[in-house]
Amino acid sequence: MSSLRFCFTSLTICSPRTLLAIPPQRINTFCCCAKPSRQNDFISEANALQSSPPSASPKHSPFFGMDDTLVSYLCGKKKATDLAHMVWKHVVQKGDTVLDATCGNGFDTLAMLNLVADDSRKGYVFALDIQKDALDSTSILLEESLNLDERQLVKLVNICHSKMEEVVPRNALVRLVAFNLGYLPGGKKEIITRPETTFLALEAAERILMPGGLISIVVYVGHPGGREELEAVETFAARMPVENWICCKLRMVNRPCAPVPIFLFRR
Ligand SMILES: C[S@@+](CC[C@H](N)C(=O)[O-])C[C@H]1O[C@@H](n2cnc3c(N)ncnc32)[C@H](O)[C@@H]1O
Repeated sequence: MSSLRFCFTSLTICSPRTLLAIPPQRINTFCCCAKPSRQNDFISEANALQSSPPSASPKHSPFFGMDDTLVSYLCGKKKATDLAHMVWKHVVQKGDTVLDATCGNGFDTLAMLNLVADDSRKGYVFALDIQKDALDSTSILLEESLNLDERQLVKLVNICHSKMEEVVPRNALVRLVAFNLGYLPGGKKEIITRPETTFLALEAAERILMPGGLISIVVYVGHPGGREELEAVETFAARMPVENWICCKLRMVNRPCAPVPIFLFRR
């Protein structure tokens, strides 16, 4: 990782107490701005001052084995959506139930289906979008890419993601809820995800997610309303109890318009 240090500018030095005023989920991003040696001191001191979050051996953490993935994203070799797909791969298992909260052109839905489908036919993908055009586009991609049996493992639903609980059976254990926010590429740019409904959808996702599951969000900040939506997602993530959730945001400090991947792991 040392070769990556050039990515981080030495911007902000603050005391551990100031760090404590920041929600724990934001400390990682924040500390990317500090010089590494001081950064470590601050993190240790801040950790000592606050009650320690439950620790797990690295092998049992959702980050185990993801070093290369993170490095290729930080070096610019992978996009935010590629990173999200790679993180899903570490969490999702064959036979799982997962939900694509913004299916758009279907690339995420297809990636999810490939993760959950096997001969057991237990895996299932719910894919939601408010635009009929998006569902049609997803449907075409799935028809081109999957066989008939695999296509039956995907349910496309024309509904707002804040209502996902109307779609998923009450007793279903959902391993992944994924959001790829913003507008439909190639579609109408005025139809975008909105902070209010995104927030409600995140609350619904929190309710349906199983322990060991993941809420994955890619937030776009380059269009009007994008930054407000990022704030809404951060507000949601920041209040997640540290005992039950590991929440992180990967923001490139010197690329302010780059999409922001945010991962909320339920312990
Ligand atoms: C960036 S695109 C998604 C890209 C998609 N995941 C893919 O792989 O192609 C965002 C999508 O969110 C949809 N959307 C906007 N508001 C929504 C809402 N409240 N509920 C569900 N989908 C919504 C848009 O119609 C658009 O298709």
